[in-house]
Amino acid sequence: MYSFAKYKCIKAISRPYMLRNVSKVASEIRIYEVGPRDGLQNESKFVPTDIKLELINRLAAAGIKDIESTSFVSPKWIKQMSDSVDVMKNLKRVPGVNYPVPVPNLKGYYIAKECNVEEVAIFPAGSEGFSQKNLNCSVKESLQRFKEVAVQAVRDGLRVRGYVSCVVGCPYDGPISPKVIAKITEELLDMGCYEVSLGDTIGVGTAGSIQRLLREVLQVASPDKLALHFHDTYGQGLSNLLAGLEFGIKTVDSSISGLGGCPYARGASGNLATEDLVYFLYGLGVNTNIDLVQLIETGRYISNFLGKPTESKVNRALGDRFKSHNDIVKVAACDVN
Ligand SMILES: CC(C)(COP(=O)([O-])OP(=O)([O-])OC[C@H]1O[C@@H](n2cnc3c(N)ncnc32)[C@H](O)[C@@H]1OP(=O)([O-])[O-])[C@@H](O)C(=O)NCCC(=O)NCCSC(=O)C[C@@](C)(O)CC(=O)[O-]
Repeated sequence: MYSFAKYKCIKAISRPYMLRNVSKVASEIRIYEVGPRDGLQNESKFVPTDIKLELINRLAAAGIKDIESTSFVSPKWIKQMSDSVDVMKNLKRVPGVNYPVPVPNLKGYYIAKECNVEEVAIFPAGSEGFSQKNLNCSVKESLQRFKEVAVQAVRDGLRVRGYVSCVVGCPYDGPISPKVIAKITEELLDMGCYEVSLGDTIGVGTAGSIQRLLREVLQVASPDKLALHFHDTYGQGLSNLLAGLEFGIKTVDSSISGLGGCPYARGASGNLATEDLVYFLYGLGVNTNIDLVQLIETGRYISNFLGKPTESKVNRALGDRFKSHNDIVKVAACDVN
């Protein structure tokens, strides 16, 4: 478990966090949906391929343009993703929708390429402990492996996205220095990643630690090269997000119904829920072109299948009260009119 004992002291934050300035939030935010991959990978009950395909189709129908659909990892490590070939081969691809997939090595890359993927993601960790558990190698070895993937993918004309996991804290090593994350981010961009998603894998970040992280990472990457990937374990997802958006970052990862978690990060809860994110953005006056009613129905579809309540507060709160997307947007936007 994440050890607070590793903090020698809690330093006073010299610059208090200001939530009032939302003027730097971009007018358009790209939502990168990770539900079918990050959301499902931790589910113990195997989700049949046709349910996964239906979920992806519903997300696309709701207006999501980037849907991380599966991953080409070792089935010995993550059984839930063992049908990745079937998922990608049977996907009804909607024009204008991107269906990226994470790959841990060249083996996964070549299988994914056979399935005509257009974008792959590589995912080193910010900590040694998590790298060993998640990838069975050191951070340095993983970067070498991922570089081989990135170089080959760029050569083949595919887009490559980078992730860094455990950007604030690691379940095995404790707090992580922002300088370490900046260094890995820089390496991923140098390898050819078009953007790097900063993953607070166990959700220990706060607006303050995210600010400190971004001040460091923005020394090596411009805001348009970064994405934010928050798990909501401590209920800090949306405040962390606002902290990040104020730096001008325009891409946010989220998961339908708040599904998610990593098998190698025990205790980590789901990702920031896509329904909560879309509602939040409408409240800021950011139009996402995503239909919240369809999104809410999609969240219920997958939660019902999994037999558990949705983790999205917006989904729970709005429930059946609103039949029209515009009605929901009016509720979300009441504070800006
Ligand atoms: C990296 C490895 C492969 C090393 O695993 P390993 O056991 O060291 O690898 P290996 O090369 O020794 O191979 C072992 C066996 O797996 C096979 N294998 C090997 N690779 C593949 C592949 N790609 N596809 C299919 N099969 C594969 C390989 O062929 C072999 O099969 P055998 O010869 O024994 O029959 C493994 O540790 C792995 O797959 N790890 C991925 C774990 C994972 O998916 N974690 C979750 C994603 S990361 C995450 O969720 C965080 C993120 C990104 O969301 C950000 C955040 O939340 O903050």
